[in-house]
Amino acid sequence: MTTEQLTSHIREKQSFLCVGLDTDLDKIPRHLLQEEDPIFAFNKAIIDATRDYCVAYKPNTAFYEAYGARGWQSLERTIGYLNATCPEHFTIADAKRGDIGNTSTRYAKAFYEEMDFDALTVAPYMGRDSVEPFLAFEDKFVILLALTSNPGAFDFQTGTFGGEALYEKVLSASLEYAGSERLMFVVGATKAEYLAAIRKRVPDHFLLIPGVGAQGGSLEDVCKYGMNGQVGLLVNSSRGIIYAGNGPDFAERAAEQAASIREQMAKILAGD
Ligand SMILES: O=c1ccn([C@@H]2O[C@H](COP(=O)(O)O)[C@@H](O)[C@H]2O)c(=O)[nH]1
Repeated sequence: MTTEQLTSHIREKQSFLCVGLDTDLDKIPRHLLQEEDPIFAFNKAIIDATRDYCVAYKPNTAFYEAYGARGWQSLERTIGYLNATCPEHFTIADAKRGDIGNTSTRYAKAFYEEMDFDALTVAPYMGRDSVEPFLAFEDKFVILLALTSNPGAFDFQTGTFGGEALYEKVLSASLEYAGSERLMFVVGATKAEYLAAIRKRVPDHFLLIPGVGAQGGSLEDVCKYGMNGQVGLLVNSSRGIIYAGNGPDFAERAAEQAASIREQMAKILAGD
């Protein structure tokens, strides 16, 4: 997928919602536990119910890796289902990878080739040679952690490094990487007050914004400070959507939540 295709999908849907598939066997409705693959059964129902209201899906791989080989199979089934039934949706593996070059290439092969995700979250800590191998995969995106939504973001990311905050250094340095036109950046919705300055540094790149819903970030503030002329945002909500209900109607409850966020987004895009 290209940035232009993602932007035109956002315009068409009037939504820049990313639904997070953080599927936890302790939280899904009990009746699904009888299914052969309860995680996939849950995800399939959520995808079918929410696809009209969102433009992206983001499984966080921790929720799959936690179940070993079975969980990995559920993740493979989920990305297979997404690519087969809604290929226009942008798919993000939230795995926060990054290592020495040859290892990064193997991670990239796993998520971009074996599973065919559009994008992967990557930690920038190991520097240029750990990120560029991901960017070498054509038509695939790297979503680099810049300023994360958690309280611990203030431990290192806002500390200064050569006159800049570390997250600012991540933004400016990574724009020099080969393939940087396929970079996106993670900025937490809980850090919306930083977004205007971040936009000045990266006016054209997409920002993936987790932290609305369960973590308390404000969609209005994120849009006010983080949008660019092309929208340029993917706003993620995981628990707030997928666990909106816990009974037989869980997928309808999730759809209602996703529809309500999409409605707010459509109003914002219309300038209301
Ligand atoms: O800074 C970050 C980076 C990633 N995440 C991930 O996004 C979702 C958020 O889930 P909610 O249930 O909507 O809070 C989850 O997968 C996180 O690991 C983040 O929250 N913040």
